[in-house]
Amino acid sequence: MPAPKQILEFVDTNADAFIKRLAEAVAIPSISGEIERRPDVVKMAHWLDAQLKKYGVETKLVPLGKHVMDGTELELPPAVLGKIGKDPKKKTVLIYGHYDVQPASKSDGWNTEPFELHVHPTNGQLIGRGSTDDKGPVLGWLNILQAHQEAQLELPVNLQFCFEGMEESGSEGLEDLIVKEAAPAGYFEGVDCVCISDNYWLNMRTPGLTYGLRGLAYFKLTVKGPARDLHSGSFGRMVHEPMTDLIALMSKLVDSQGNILVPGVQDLVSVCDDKERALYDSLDYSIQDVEDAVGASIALSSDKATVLMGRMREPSLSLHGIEGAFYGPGAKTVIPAKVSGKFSIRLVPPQTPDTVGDLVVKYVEEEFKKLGSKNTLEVENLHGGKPWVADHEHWNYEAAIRATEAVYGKKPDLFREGGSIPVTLVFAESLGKNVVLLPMGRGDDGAHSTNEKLDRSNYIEGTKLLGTYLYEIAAQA
Ligand SMILES: C[C@H](N)C(=O)N[C@@H](Cc1c[nH]cn1)C(=O)O
Ligand SMILES: [Zn+2]
Ligand SMILES: [Zn+2]
Repeated sequence: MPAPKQILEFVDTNADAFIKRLAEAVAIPSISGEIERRPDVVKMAHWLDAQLKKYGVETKLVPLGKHVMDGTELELPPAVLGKIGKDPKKKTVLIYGHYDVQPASKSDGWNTEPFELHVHPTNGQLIGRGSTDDKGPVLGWLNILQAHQEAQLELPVNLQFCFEGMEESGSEGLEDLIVKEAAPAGYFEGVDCVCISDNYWLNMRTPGLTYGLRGLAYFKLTVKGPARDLHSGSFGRMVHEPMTDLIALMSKLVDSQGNILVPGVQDLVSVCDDKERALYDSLDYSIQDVEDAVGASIALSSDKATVLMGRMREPSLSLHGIEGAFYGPGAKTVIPAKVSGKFSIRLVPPQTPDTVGDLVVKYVEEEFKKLGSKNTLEVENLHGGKPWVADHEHWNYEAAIRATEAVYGKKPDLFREGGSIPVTLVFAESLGKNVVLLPMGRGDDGAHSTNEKLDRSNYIEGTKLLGTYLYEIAAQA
C-alpha cells in the first residue's frame, strides 16, 4: 500500500520549508564530543522535543545521568522519547535517530561554514554538519508527521520515538534506558519492529537497505615522560621522547594494506566462502564508486568484492589522531611532554569490544616493554559497541523493500554497513524485535568529513520513503 497521494504531494510542495527546517537544525552545533558544545546538544534536544510536540507527539525528555569526558564531569544530554497513536489494531513502529553530530570547523577544510546550511545553487546539495548524519533523516520523520497533521490524515501505524544526543560519542547512558523500557510494562511496550535511518546508500544511484553494522572498540594510548615540553636542542638524544615511543607503538597496529597487526584479532573472524563472496560480487558497486566517494584513486584492491568485504565483513583498524603533538604552522623545535594516540577497530561478529580490547591492551603493553623506554604508557578503552546482523527476510524488510520500489522505482541493494550504531543490537536483543536500517543519503555524502551534504532529492524522496515505509508496514498481514 503506497503512501496516499496527499502525503506525497504535501512533501513535494513543502520541500523548501523542509529545507528551512533542516537549516534551523544544522545551525545548532550539537557536537557531543566537545565539552563546550554540551549546552548546544541540550538545546538541540529541546528543539526536537518542541517539533515533535507541535505535530501531536506526546514526548518526554529522559535524563541519562552524568559522565566524564576528558577529565570533566558532564550531564549527559537527555534522550527524547515520544509516542503518537495508541490503536491496538495498528502495528507499532519504534523510530531511533540521533540529534548530535561530529565536530566540524571551517578550518578543517570546509568550503562553507559547517553550521550554516548551504544550498548549492546548481546541484541542490544541502551542505552542512549533520545534514546526512543524522539530522536530515530525523527531520524526515518530522516532515511525515507534519504532512499527516496538515492533510488531516491518521498515521497508518502507531509510532514511538527514541532520539539520543550521544551517538557520536559512544551512546553513553542509552543502553540502560533501552533495556529498562523494553521490559514488560516499559515505555517501549507494544513495539512490533524498529526502523533506523542513520546510514547511506552504497553508491550514488541505487537505494539500499542495511541488515548489518560493524561494532567498535575505541582506544587512547598516552605516553608521558618529562614534566614539561622540552627544547629539542637542549634535550634531544638525552632523554626518552614520548612522541617517538607513541609513533613506534602506533606503527605496529596496522600495515599499509589495512592488515591488523594485533595478534588474534583477525583469527576471530570466519573465512569467506564462495557463496558469501558472490553476495558482494552481486552488489551494484565498482572501484570507481569508492574512488569517487573518497575523491582519489586509493582503493586497497582492484577487486570489487575484496574492497566491499573490507567494509562489510572484515574488521578494520584506523589511526585517528595524536593529542598533545605539535601540529601548527612553522617549525617549532619542541619535544612534547605527553602525547595521546587515538585509534579504533571496527568489529564484526563474533568480535566484541571486550574480546578485542583484551588482545589490544596485552599487545600494546608488550610492545611498549620491547621499546626499553623509561617513559610511561597508559592504555584506555574509551567506548565501544558490538556488531549487529539482522534477518533480512523479515516482514520489516519486505515493507522497506516495497517502499523503496514504490518511491525509487527500483529494488534496493541489501548490504551490511561498515559504520556503527552501538544501540542497534541493544534494541534488537532487548525488544526481541526486528530492526531495519533504511538509509536516506548517498555513498558520497561525506558523513564525519568536510563538506558533509545531503542531496535535495535524497532529502525529499527520502522523506517520502520513510512515509511510504509506514504504509507498507500497515499493509502487512
Ligand atoms: C553510522 C552512523 N551514522 C555513525 O556515524 N556512527 C558512528 C558511531 C560512533 C561511535 N563512536 C563515534 N561515533 C560511527 O560509525 O563512527
Ligand atoms: Zn556519525
Ligand atoms: Zn549517525
